[in-house]
Amino acid sequence: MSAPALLNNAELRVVEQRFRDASPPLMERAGRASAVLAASIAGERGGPIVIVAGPGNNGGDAWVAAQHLAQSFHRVTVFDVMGTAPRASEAVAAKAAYGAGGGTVVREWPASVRPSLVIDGVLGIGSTRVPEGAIAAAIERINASGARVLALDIASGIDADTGVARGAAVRADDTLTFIAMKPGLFTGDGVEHSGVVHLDDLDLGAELGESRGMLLEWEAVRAWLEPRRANAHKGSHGTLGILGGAAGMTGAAILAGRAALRTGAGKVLVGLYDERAPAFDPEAPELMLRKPADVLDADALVAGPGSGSSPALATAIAFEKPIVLDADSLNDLAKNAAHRKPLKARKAATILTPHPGEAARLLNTDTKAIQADRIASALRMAEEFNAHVVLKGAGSIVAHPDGTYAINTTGNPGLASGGTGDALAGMIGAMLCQGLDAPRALAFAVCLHGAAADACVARGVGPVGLTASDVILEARALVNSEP
Ligand SMILES: NC(=O)C1=CN([C@@H]2O[C@H](COP(=O)(O)OP(=O)(O)OC[C@H]3O[C@@H](n4cnc5c(N)ncnc54)[C@H](OP(=O)(O)O)[C@@H]3O)[C@@H](O)[C@H]2O)[C@@H](O)CC1
Ligand SMILES: Nc1ncnc2c1ncn2[C@@H]1O[C@H](COP(=O)(O)OP(=O)(O)O)[C@@H](O)[C@H]1O
Ligand SMILES: [K+]
Repeated sequence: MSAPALLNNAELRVVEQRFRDASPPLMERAGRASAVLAASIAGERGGPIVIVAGPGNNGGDAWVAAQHLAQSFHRVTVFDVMGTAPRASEAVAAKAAYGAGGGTVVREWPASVRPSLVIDGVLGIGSTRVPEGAIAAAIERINASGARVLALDIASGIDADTGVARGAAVRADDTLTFIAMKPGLFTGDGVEHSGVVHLDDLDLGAELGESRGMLLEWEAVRAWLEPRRANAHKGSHGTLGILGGAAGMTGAAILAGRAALRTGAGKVLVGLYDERAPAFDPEAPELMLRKPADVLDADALVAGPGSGSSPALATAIAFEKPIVLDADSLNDLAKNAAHRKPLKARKAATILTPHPGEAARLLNTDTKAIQADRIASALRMAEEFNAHVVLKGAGSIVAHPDGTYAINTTGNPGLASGGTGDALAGMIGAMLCQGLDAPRALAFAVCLHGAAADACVARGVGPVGLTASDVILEARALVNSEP
């Protein structure tokens, strides 16, 4: 199973140009695919369909869908938001055919219709400004309809490149996206607004070529971790060192350690900065709790969980094998410019795991600016620190110094609780120990961590009250499960 490619607006425009004379035209294909999916959704429930058509080519798709749905005897009402003529000739033809067949067109929200399905064809990937006037009002009406909503290409009002809702934005139950997946469907506000995403590649899939972005889906990623060999021994799966756990924060380092053990690290040494730290972890006595100087005989190092103002960062930078910098080590890196040069010069891989607040400190900006373009922010950190980076939060972005990136599709708001980030850091360390290279170890762990949270929620453990410890145990079950 290969990972779906992500194309941004500029890349899609190139495709659109390449196939502008395609037969049948792309809009005809998109509108027909929309009608097929809409019919299958509406068919489950019966009842009328309201199609909301905007002024651009997204509206064009909606007109083509309306024509096909009406021809197949669905009860259709088109709400023509701006009342202007469609730009594309195939949309003009579809609108005419729909009208000639007696199709209903209204210029106000059809309040008397109780739709079983509303199709959102107001704005697509061409929308570049805050929705206003009749467009904004139409978006609000769609959201207030109470009906199931199918968005065409992307929920209107969501930026296809960044996932940001600029103002009013449709909340879709389903989105049928065309040609390729778009980043904005899967990160930021897009996560909340897209619903279930369906892809119709308009039969171009094989012709799209390489892209800089891809989606992380557990079913594809899980195969990266080789099954255990019958002759494996504890040395086969590496030793992870962890630096953290200053006074009052020992739990953070211990959670990272438990996560690493339970997702497959051979041995885990936890170096705690708290002088009065416990001698062992009664829940995971396999963890070797030591002084920080005594955990460096390891294959990989995680630094930062609860490390406070300790020298964890400097120790990690000097470590000659792969490192994961999390939490306090990231804050230390942001504060002390002297660390940047040696970090960038490291020969072994560096992984950074900032949440948006930490990212803002690393890039000397604010959280709002980070969230306004999560992909660009993650790529900038990857470049500036010569590191593999995960920018955490809904739709985590994994970015690499070579300019490629991925968006994670797993995880849920249950993860928004203290300690889940520590668990993630430990899982990344465990994957490094088990022989995945840094980009794969990072992407695998991010996807696993979210998939474990999803599996917890699927059995009623969370989202409310989901803990990092629940996620860790579920992650163990997942790495051992069959596809
Ligand atoms: N790529 C492809 O190959 C294919 C693309 N296809 C489809 O085309 C879609 C892209 O179409 P698109 O480029 O015409 O732009 P679209 O998203 O309809 O919206 C822009 C329009 O809205 C207007 N508008 C914007 N904001 C506004 C506001 N706040 N308030 C008021 N008006 C506002 C804006 O006006 P402007 O800002 O220019 O004044 C412009 O007129 C794409 O998502 C897919 O569905 C498919 O057919 C398959 C092949
Ligand atoms: N709404 C959400 N949807 C998906 N994942 C989330 C969401 N909120 C938080 N997460 C994930 O939870 C983890 C939180 O990490 P972090 O903020 O470092 O927490 P902590 O410092 O408490 O351990 C990250 O992996 C993040 O991606
Ligand atoms: K739309």
